[in-house]
Amino acid sequence: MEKEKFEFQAETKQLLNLMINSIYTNHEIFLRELISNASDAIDKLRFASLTHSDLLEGDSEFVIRLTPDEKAKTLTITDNGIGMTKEEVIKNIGTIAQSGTKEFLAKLEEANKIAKKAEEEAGKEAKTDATTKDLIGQFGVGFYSAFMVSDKVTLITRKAGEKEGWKWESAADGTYTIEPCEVEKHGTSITLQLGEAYAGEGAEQDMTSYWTLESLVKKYSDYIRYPIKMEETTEEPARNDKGDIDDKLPPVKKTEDKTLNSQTPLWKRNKSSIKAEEYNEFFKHQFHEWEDPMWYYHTRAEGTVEYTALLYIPGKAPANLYFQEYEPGLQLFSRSVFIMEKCKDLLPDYLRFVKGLVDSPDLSLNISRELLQQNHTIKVIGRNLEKNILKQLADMLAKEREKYEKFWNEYGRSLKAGVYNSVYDPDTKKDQLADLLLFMTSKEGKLCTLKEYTDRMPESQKAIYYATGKDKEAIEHLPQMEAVKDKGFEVMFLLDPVDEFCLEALQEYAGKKFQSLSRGDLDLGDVESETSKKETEDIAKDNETLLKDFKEVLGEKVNEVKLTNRLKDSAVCLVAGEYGPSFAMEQAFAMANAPMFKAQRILELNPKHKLFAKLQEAHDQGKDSQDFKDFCALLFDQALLLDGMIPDDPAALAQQIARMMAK
Ligand SMILES: Nc1ncnc2c1ncn2[C@@H]1O[C@H](COP(=O)(O)OP(=O)(O)OP(=O)(O)O)[C@@H](O)[C@H]1O
Repeated sequence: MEKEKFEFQAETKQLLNLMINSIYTNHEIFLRELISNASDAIDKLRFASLTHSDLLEGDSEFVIRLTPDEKAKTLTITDNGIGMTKEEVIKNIGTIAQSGTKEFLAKLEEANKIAKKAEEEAGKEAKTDATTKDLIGQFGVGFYSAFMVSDKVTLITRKAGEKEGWKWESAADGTYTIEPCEVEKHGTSITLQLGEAYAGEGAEQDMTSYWTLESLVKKYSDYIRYPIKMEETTEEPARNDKGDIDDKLPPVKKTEDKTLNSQTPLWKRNKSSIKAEEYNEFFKHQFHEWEDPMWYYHTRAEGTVEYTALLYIPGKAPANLYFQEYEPGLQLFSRSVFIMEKCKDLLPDYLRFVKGLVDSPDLSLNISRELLQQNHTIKVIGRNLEKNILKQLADMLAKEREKYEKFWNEYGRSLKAGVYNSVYDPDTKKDQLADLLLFMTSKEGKLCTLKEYTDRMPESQKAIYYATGKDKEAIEHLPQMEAVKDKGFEVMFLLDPVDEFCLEALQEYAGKKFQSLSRGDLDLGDVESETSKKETEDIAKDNETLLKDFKEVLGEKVNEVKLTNRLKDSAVCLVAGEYGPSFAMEQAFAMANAPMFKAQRILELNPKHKLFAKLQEAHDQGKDSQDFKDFCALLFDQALLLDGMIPDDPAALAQQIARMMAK
């Protein structure tokens, strides 16, 4: 078969350009990336050989080998892993399938556009470089990082169990070639033709030097489970026949095969011997992450079930965390042998953001996915880990507030969803989760816990008040805030659509009920409120016909029109009925394609407002008079606007305003 030439996919070209132009400064990580790939490939073969031992072709001694060639200025990384077929080479190496990398490129483009625009506007030097570096820091680019140090990359591979081998080559000029070739052993070898700066004496970093390579392996890949080997050639002074050193004789060269890494899986080592950087490096290697985690937790248990777990919370929540395509789960091992990539039966769904691994000798290597859910060991480990994670988070909240708030901003939504889930799953640790919730409040504009809120509640306050809205400002301006603020009560701001569902599920905290400012009657629970409530009831009795006629004018738009004592300076507000969803919930349902869940709309009027007297005057002209109808419609639209909703018929609204103004 002839050599075939292919074009890289557009996105791959883009990525390659970035690599060649070496925008990213940390070039040495290419070795970690290639070693990781080699280790993954061996993992795959090791796993496949559990059921098909013939795939090993009699070679069960797994090894990753580095072969530098000083003269040729090349470095070859070889593994005896699973290898690739021609189709796999094209699919894996020629195209970018990873959604993360695509997302990276899209963001990069966007950042470049913004930077360019800013540069044009300010007439300053471009910030593009810095932005790009920041972004590259967030995403892994795997195999392509080889081009940061090489002018040409040659990959030779043969899939275990197949006869045909393949040679892939690219000088990163937008194309690559593939041709068949003889490959004796299954696996992959990647030869880098190193650039000027990376080989030979005087190089910025000589990637053909034993010392450089050894230190890079120690730094980034020490815990790789398979030996990373390299030949070391040393020179010893020659000795004469008597065994004495003789300077006149040429030195004796000695070549030894050395293993560069310690190979102990990090999680098997003693906690006290592991540095924070090692935990961080391991996280990036093992879970294909690019940034340091914000939290890690290493634990060993020796009870009825024995296990070691190493858990992490990534520094940033992935963009697709709440989408179906996101696959949560921990890696499973048994005595350091890999069983499964994503076991999602260990942790409850609300902890989907936790990454990590569990190694337990009590797990069978051949456990099937179907049986996992009922597996006793899995259940025990999962329950313990959930308990530990919640305890650790509570500790973080108590001792490292700033760190916890950062965590909350990334993952708070998951915990809220966990509380909501307690409606369906009584096993959910609702109370512990409630203690971990944070909300912005009207006091100080800071995040606060429910405990902090209830601890500082004045004696006279009977409920935990909250309001929903798109942002803090919108809530601050709600007419419903007036009376509560007047009393000096603190109000929790619910800015996320899931917030209200979460509080619904909790119902109360520390014996105090949650009370929405925009739902049902607002009982501020004090003597003053009682008196004013009575007064309002009396006025309502006197205006029974007016309220009935008002409702008639608005028709289906509202369920009820009534008087209220919850307003101070505003004339009107719209609230939802006590039972059934709130407006915010209605919107969330509509977004989730369930528009049948509608809130009851209750229009409340402030009888002490000047406009109420005007409304009475208009009503005196008759319930069918234009003035009364305009008044009703305008008050309703005002209430809608105050609640952040758009009136149905802006043209009618404009006419009504015009008629009123012309008076
Ligand atoms: N040494 C190898 N042996 C077998 N397959 C390999 C090897 N190196 C790369 N591959 C294949 O090529 C794919 C792409 O590799 P690449 O390093 O670009 O991304 P990745 O490993 O999937 O993700 P990451 O960005 O985390 O490294 C791998 O998923 C794997 O299927």
